[in-house]
Amino acid sequence: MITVEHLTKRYGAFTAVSDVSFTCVPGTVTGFLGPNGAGKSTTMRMISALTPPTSGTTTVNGVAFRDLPNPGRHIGVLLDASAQHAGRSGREILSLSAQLLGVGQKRVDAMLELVGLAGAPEKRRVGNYSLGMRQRLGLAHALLGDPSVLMLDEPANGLDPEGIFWMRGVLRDFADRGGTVMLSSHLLREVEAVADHLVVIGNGKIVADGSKEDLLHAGGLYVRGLDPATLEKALTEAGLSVQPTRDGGFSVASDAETIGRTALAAGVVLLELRAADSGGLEEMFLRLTSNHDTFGSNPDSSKDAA
Ligand SMILES: Nc1ncnc2c1ncn2[C@@H]1O[C@H](COP(=O)(O)OP(=O)(O)OP(=O)(O)O)[C@@H](O)[C@H]1O
Repeated sequence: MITVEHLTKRYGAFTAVSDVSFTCVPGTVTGFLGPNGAGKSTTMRMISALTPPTSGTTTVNGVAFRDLPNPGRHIGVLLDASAQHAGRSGREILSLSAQLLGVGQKRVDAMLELVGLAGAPEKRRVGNYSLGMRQRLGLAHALLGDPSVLMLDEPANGLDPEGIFWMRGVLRDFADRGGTVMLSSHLLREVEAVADHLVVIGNGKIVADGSKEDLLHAGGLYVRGLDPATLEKALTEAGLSVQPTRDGGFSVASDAETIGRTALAAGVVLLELRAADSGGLEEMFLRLTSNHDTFGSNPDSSKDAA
């Protein structure tokens, strides 16, 4: 479990993270979404005690990170896959950490196997690894202490489509066995397939927080009829909120029965009536974040003010 309460980080006059609160609960994958510069990494650095907050608190399984005895046994963290010593081999890096964590070499073997680096790749220097291989090593490193919580910053960076699919499987499996997963991304599609809970951040502020289902539902239903103009008129006259989509259909904030009956009464043949698909979530994501400038241009500040 990760709990974040009223977390704020200021650099001089610039507010990178502003009064952020959310929780990531066991058995779920939380996607932490936001455009570049939204404050995702800063939040994760505060959760893992790498950056001190200006105000607010964070806990992992109810305990502040810095008070955790042997934190790697509770939370596996992957913030920067390239932060490992470039001159050491993948196996050496995991073996050294295993000693610190107090786990045996068998765990190192198992993690190398899990992430597909067992054999020749484990003996190569990390400086010669591709970014995708570093992400795999970073995941092995995060899992090494057999933690109950995983926190990963943009773990899909550098992975090929097969690697992304594989990573999703590992994270889903971890959560299905009762673990807590928090992963960040600036791409909705990347987390949509694996997350059950979404927290969206824009310009340091939380702009949406809910189950993926609820946020999808917030996109309403999608309806398309043979006579779009008559359909739109009927739905609007029924007092429903109707948003035209690019393909001649409409997003409607209502239930299927109401929309179906309204169309029937207007004599419009329906061609489609279904939950708005992820396009609705994508539009919501773009809409939610579009008003929030990226790269640190707070209206009241400049990031250079640190
Ligand atoms: N040490 C620092 N001093 C000043 N500003 C900083 C510092 N660290 C981060 N920032 C600023 O805080 C804002 C949030 O940065 P952060 O790295 O948390 O964003 P992010 O959501 O992780 O973005 P990305 O997807 O690009 O990694 C940015 O505007 C960044 O420039």
